[in-house]
Amino acid sequence: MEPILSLTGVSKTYGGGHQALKSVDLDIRKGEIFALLGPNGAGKTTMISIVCGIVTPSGGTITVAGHDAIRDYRKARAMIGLVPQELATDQFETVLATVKFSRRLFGRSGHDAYIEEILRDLSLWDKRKSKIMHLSGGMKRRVLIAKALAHEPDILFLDEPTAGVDVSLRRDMWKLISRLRTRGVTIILTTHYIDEAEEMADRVGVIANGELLLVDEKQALMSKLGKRELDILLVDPIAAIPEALAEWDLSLEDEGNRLRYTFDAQAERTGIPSLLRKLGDLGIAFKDLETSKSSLEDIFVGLVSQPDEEKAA
Ligand SMILES: Nc1ncnc2c1ncn2[C@@H]1O[C@H](COP(=O)(O)OP(=O)(O)OP(=O)(O)O)[C@@H](O)[C@H]1O
Repeated sequence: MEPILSLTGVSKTYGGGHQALKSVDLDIRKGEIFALLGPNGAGKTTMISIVCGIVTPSGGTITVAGHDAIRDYRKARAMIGLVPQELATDQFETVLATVKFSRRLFGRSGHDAYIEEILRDLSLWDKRKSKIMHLSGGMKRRVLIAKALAHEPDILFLDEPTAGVDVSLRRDMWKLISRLRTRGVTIILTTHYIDEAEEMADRVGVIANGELLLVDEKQALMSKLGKRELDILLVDPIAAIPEALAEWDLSLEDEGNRLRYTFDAQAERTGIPSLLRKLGDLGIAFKDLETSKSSLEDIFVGLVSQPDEEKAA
């Protein structure tokens, strides 16, 4: 199936010379929930802003349902709803007026029943006549979501949807996202939180320092995340893994000085005690044990550490 959104070789170098995106290739499937996971400054907002035509890319192409996002900007943009991180709403307008205005911006005529539905979904209906300036921070965020949905977009971008959001809004938001998905809306959200991606997404992309490091099905990612490694440091090196240890997933490292056992951390039994007993039976002595994280966790740990240039700043 043709992707609903496709990025090919998309890069961005800001005026100051900072390369925020380095040749990103990404295809988003129609109807999926895609979580873009990465630390502060990874390039998530830059990527969303490029797709939405707010930031001009330095290179690459973006197509939205076949429309080139730059040449055919209006058609491409009309398919997208964006819930930004920052509040940028006319403070003096009422909730209802601002949401209706957002719909008209995309050339859509009034559809009061639809506007009422999204305002009710977001628990904003009772506040429809309130001026934005009189709303709490949480309510203002709900208005941003209503505005993004006002023109019935096919793709919804949520930039850090749950940052600084209370539990009830988070719950409403997840419910709304599930409902939108059943209607076939494609949802792309950015987040810092692995567990948020785990809860909602069909697929996850990991971005750091402007590079898309991996894209995978959530299930596959989570099972990889669940893997742990135990390194057994031997007193004397061995030439090969003994037959008697075949039932454990072992590899021999460091010129036979290290036995590496890979196991599922979520399993009820890790098999570690029986492995260590078996080593004793075989007369294989060890001097130390080290647990290490799976490669994906290493990626996440690497992600959380700031790029060098930011450290220096
Ligand atoms: N207008 C700009 N001019 C110069 N540099 C910018 C500009 N906007 C963003 N950057 C830089 O580009 C990098 C990527 O920023 P971006 O906002 O895309 O990251 P992010 O992953 O969305 O982070 P956050 O979660 O903090 O929003 C950062 O180093 C940022 O400082």
